Amino acid sequence: MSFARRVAHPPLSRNTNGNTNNNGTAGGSRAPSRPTSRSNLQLAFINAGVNTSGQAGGGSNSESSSIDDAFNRAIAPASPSKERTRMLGIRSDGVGGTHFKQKGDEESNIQVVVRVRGMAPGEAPPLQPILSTSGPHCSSINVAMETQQSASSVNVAANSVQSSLVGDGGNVRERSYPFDHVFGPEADQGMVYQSVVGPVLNEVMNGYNCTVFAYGQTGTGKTHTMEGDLTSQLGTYSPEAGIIPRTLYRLFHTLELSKDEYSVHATFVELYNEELRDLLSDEAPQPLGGGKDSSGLRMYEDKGKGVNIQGLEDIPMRDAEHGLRLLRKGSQKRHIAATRCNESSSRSHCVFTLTIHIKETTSKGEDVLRTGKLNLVDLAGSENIGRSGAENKRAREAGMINQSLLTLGRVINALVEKSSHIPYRESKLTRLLQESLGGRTKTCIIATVSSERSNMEETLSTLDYALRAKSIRNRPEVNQRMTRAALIKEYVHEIERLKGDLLASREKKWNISIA
Ligand SMILES: Nc1ncnc2c1ncn2[C@@H]1O[C@H](COP(=O)(O)OP(=O)(O)OP(=O)(O)O)[C@@H](O)[C@H]1O
Repeated sequence: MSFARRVAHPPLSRNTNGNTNNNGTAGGSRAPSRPTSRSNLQLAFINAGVNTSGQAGGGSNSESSSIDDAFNRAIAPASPSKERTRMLGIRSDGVGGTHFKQKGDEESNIQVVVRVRGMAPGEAPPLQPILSTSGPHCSSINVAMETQQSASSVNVAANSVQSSLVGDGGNVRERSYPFDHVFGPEADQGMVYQSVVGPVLNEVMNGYNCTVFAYGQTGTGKTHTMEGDLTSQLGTYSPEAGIIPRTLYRLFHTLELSKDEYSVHATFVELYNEELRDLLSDEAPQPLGGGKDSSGLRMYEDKGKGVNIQGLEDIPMRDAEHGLRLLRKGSQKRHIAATRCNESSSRSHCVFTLTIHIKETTSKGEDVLRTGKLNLVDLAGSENIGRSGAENKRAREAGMINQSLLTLGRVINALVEKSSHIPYRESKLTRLLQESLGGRTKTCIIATVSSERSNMEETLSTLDYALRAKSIRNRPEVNQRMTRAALIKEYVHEIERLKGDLLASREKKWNISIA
């Protein structure tokens, strides 16, 4: 999955040992103009003397200094404030989306972990719990449920969940669910972050695209796991903060400690009733047609580079605190409603994406950019409409949610069965997750389950779903480092594409007005 819709240049930051000024301008004395109707990139090219008809060196400077300047500008300046530009600059889809295999990039199963919902402060324990823990760190959890005619039980250990169904005749049907890790209800937010995202973040900084997504029944703690408490306390995240805020703080902490120059951008998009919405945009959605959603966003397949969203704001981040503010702002705009199962139930799927560029110098002294991307996905919950009490609008939402999750299930099945056709195109959700399921991304699924007896059916269904997903094989590939020459070529190509788009839309308007 990639959300190519770039936008501003990544702000280049440097640690205190570096020479970069506070603007983030790398070694250059000219700060770039803030974009108005033109993109940062065009301005960078014009300022650097690169004409946008495709020739570098169109100004009075020598060609090499123009290119140097363009390169520095492209990775350097960025006001931390929101900047909306056309899809230019270093794209979010991993520097043009070119990947390559490096040693150790073997095909591998996606990781699947299970989290059993814990109790919120002041919340009464489940009336009829089917789970009980055997140790403080959830190395083993036993689940037992008596039914009228039969007994069934589920055992949850550190890395497996077992269920046994005792039939009327006393026959025991056992099913074992091996997972990469199981978090019992006592597992706190820090434990989940450490085990799941700690290693993933290193991969991202090494230039891979990674995805972590939460899947499960409504009310089982997906948003709690991914976002949790989004307030900041004493300059850091709250103890109840989930994966995304913790990732922001850990990421910036690590980057600041390194000697490298870097930039971090974020996008935040929701998929509500099969319509995309930019959660970081201040613009009101408008009906546009032409395959675009009311927000003006358009999902398209960039050949060999994955699925991109055109029109998405890609915001340069100053620091973790700034990132947390963006996250809060986007999160507040998300479609949420009270249902019988969850008083703040997310009615949309949403994806928060961090794109990280790190500048490195090769042994030949050439500057290149290493790019990694982390998609953090909070899916809407699967919902039994009868039990959630959803009616009218809520029921339609739930229908759409269930429909897209069903398609996700079909994609998972097709991948596991190695079908020749994978129905990614049947829903926007599966298109969004295309690179993460069976693609070049390193992926981890967090399946959330409830320990309530009344949710047994959904719990077992989630476990089945997650177990199937565990057999999916991805082929992770590192994003290609980009040299300045390649970067310039990419920009020129992008400008040509945008010119074509502009011409086509002018011609369309002209044809409409004379018709
Ligand atoms: N591990 C946990 N510990 C404490 N409270 C939790 C935990 N998991 C979830 N909760 C609480 O349960 C409630 C529902 O959780 P949440 O909204 O995260 O569920 P969800 O799976 O995202 O649901 P939906 O699909 O309806 O959006 C929230 O009040 C949340 O704080």
